[in-house]
Amino acid sequence: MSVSLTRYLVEQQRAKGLIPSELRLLLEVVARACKSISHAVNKGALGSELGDVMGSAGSENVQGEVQKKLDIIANDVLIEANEWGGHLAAMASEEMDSIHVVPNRYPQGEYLLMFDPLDGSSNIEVNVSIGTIFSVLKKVDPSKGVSEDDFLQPGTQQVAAGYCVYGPQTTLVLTVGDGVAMFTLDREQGSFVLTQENVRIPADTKEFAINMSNMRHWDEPVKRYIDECLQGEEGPRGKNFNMRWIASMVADVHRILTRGGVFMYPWDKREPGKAGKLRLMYEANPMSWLVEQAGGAATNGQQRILDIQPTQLHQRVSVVLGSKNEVERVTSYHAQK
Ligand SMILES: O=P(O)(O)OC[C@H]1O[C@](O)(COP(=O)(O)O)[C@@H](O)[C@@H]1O
Ligand SMILES: [Mg+2]
Ligand SMILES: [Mg+2]
Repeated sequence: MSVSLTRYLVEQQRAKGLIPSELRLLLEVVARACKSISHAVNKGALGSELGDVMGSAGSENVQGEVQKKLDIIANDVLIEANEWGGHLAAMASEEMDSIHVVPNRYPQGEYLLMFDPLDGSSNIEVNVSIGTIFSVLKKVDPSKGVSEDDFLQPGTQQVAAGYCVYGPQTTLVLTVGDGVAMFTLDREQGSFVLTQENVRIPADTKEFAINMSNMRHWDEPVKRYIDECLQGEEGPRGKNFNMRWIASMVADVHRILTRGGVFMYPWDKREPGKAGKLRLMYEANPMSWLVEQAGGAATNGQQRILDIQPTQLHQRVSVVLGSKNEVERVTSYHAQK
């Protein structure tokens, strides 16, 4: 008998006392929002009740990136769905400069939701997998009003993390601290159905993912690691490696959760003042917790990403994650630098 997302979460709540009902209800609201976004993505240029999702919105976000229409549509869907749900104090998003406090006309909850509403924006128009990434924290002091400082907690404080990938299938991947589970959207039933539990990432792999076109800008430890992979069985690694790069973090990480591999978006000299391209709070932290919960590892080259103390809502970080032994090797090369 198929197990729906709701049933899975209820069992986590009842059988294991892992998640309070408030958090379960919040995750169900996020899943419903992802279902609407998936529907719009699936319709593509045909347009949907969410409007025309293709092309640029012509505006810029706090990162200085030109926003796509779908970045904004997905952001609005998540805000609207979660605002009145009654489980949140506030939200933060890649597409919003500052936090969005839930208006007083709605019941206030004690959870904080952060999201990358549409990940892999450069792939929207070319029909390649994209997704939504989310992370949930709790307010530091429930008795006080909410502020941006409440969000600046290390990734170890997450109470839930996940992503939804909009590809040939729409798949929701989730952890509440008891391993990683995957749910596939059954479009006929209109609900997410459990398709895999206790996801495990193999410790070793022969597959790396990095944007090779940035090689000349990389730091020595990254160059050394990739060089050795490219030398294959004739080189110090004694085995051949394959390369993949989808340029949608959700899709690259989904592949790694499915069959292993190492994903890297390291610091590089193009913008030396930036720690990396990807964002700590709503890309790296949720993905790192999922990877660790599946037996993998995630560092910024120097330290465990989940231990990083955030100082800004939109801060960036260098990312090395996936199969444990490869992540440890890359990290050790940084230590030897
Ligand atoms: O275009 P590049 O340099 O390969 O970067 C691709 C990376 O940028 C991202 O698209 C950034 O995320 P957004 O699309 O949410 O801005 C990641 O999904 C992906 O891993
Ligand atoms: Mg992203
Ligand atoms: Mg995005």
